[in-house]
Formats: sequence, structure tokens, C-alpha cells
Amino acid sequence: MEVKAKSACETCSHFNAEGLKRLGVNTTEVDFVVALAGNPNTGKSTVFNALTGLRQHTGNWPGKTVTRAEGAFEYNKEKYKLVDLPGTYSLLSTSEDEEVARNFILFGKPDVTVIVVDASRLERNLNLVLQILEITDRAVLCLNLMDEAERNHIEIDTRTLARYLGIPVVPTSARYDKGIPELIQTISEVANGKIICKPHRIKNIPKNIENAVQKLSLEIKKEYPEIANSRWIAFRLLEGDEHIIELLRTGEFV
Ligand SMILES: Nc1nc2c(ncn2[C@@H]2O[C@H](COP(=O)(O)OP(=O)(O)OP(=O)(O)O)[C@@H](O)[C@H]2O)c(=O)[nH]1
Ligand SMILES: [Mg+2]
Repeated sequence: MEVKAKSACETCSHFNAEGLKRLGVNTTEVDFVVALAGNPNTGKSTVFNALTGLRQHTGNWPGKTVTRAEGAFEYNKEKYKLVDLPGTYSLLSTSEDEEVARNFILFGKPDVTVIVVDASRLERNLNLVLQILEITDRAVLCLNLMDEAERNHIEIDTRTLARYLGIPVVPTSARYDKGIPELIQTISEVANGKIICKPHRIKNIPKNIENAVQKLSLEIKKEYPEIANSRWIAFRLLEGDEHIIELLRTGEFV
């Protein structure tokens, strides 16, 4: 079987290598904030290092990211802050490091969320991808570890995946710096609105639940105008998610 690692966005203009500067920890006065989210061990910190020039720990252990790390890069004279998040399986998770990731994705208002997935274990990574797409309009799927997928004879139709998810898909092998230019180019196009995402969302919600969610969502917006994802929060409140209830009570997300 052959792996088709086509460039994610065949229509995008070419990467401008001269336009890239890795800025390390200089994260002041940025134009855009980009979050790196994904399941544990999918190569988020490896991507972070490739883009910022920093040396965030990578690896199974003790490289595991437990708090968020920040770095920056410049591309075509625009400055991007990149936030490397701890790995998480679900936005409904409760461990401390997973909460760091969840809170940033939910309340940090990133301009672009890059969801880094393991191409050799795509199916089990999709749960988090779909959850993130419920709460953000601007995302990029970084289909990392393509070399591993290739080794395991896994073929991924990136075009169909992008169409289904409604966001651009960029195949990468971050450990070998492959696909990083395409990733940077795609991030910049999403940040600048040249690529408009239409993320996959759950449809056909029963009418009574939809009505309740809408009502609750309005109340949340009134009380917390700074929350961008009142609909998602409304769902969690209806489910009785204690962490979210506590967050709203303490206002600690601000
Ligand atoms: N084969 C291969 N290995 C990779 C690739 N990208 C990252 N890795 C390796 O995967 C391991 C985990 O990488 P990290 O960058 O630490 O992963 P992470 O997503 O930041 O992990 P957490 O912070 O624990 O969630 C490291 O040993 C990397 O060298 C890739 O494209 N191909
Ligand atoms: Mg990490």
C-alpha cells in the first residue's frame, strides 16, 4: 500500500523561506496567538521547537509537557505567539495538566488552534479533534508522524479528511522537519482569513435540548460576555460537568 502524503493545501501559494524568523521566547506584541493542542505524545512540542527554535522537552518521559510553554516566530512580517499545551484526550478531562490545555483552548482565545494528531493512530485521535472543532472556527489539522504511518502502510486521503472536518489538513513528520513549511503557510492563511474553515459540527440535536441550550447560552453570554464558547459551556452545564460549574462560580477562566 502506498501513502499519499500530498501537500495539504494544493491551492496555497508557496512558502516564503526568507519570510520566516524563529523568535524564541520573544512573545511580546504579537499579531496572532496560535495554540498547539492534541493527544499526548503526538509531537506538539516537536512542532513547537521547529517553529520557535526553542528546545522544549520532547519524548515520552520525562519530556511530557505539564504546563503550557510559549514561544514565537515571525512569518511574512507578522508575529505569532505559539502556545505548546500539555497533551489531552478529551476536553471533558479532569487531570491538572489536561485542564491547563482545556482552559487555554476554551478561554485563551487563540486565533488559530493547530490540532496535532498521530497519523498512525488517527482514529483514536479524532475524538479530541471533533471536540475542539465544536468550539473553534479557526483550526488546522497537523497530521504528524506521517513517517510512522508510512512504515505501517497506512494510507490517508488528506483531501477527503479536510473536506469532512472542514479545516485544512497538513501532513508532517516533525521529527524530520518535513511538512513544517506547509504548516507555517497554512497557519498564516487561516490567521489572515485567506482560508475560511467550516468546522464539522454535530447536527440534528433534539429540539428540546436545542431550546434549552440556546436559552442557557444566552444567559451565559449575558453574565460572562468574555466567554466565546457559551454554547459549549451550556452543554456542559446541562450535563452537570462539575469542573465547568466550578469555573463559572469562581470566574477563574478570566
Ligand atoms: N517518528 C516520528 N516521531 C516523532 C515525530 N514527531 C515527534 N516525534 C517523537 O514523538 C515523541 C513525542 O514528541 P513530543 O513532541 O514530546 O510530543 P508531545 O505531543 O509534545 O507530547 P506531550 O507533551 O506529552 O503531550 C518524541 O520522541 C518525538 O521525537 C514524527 O513526525 N515522526
Ligand atoms: Mg509536549
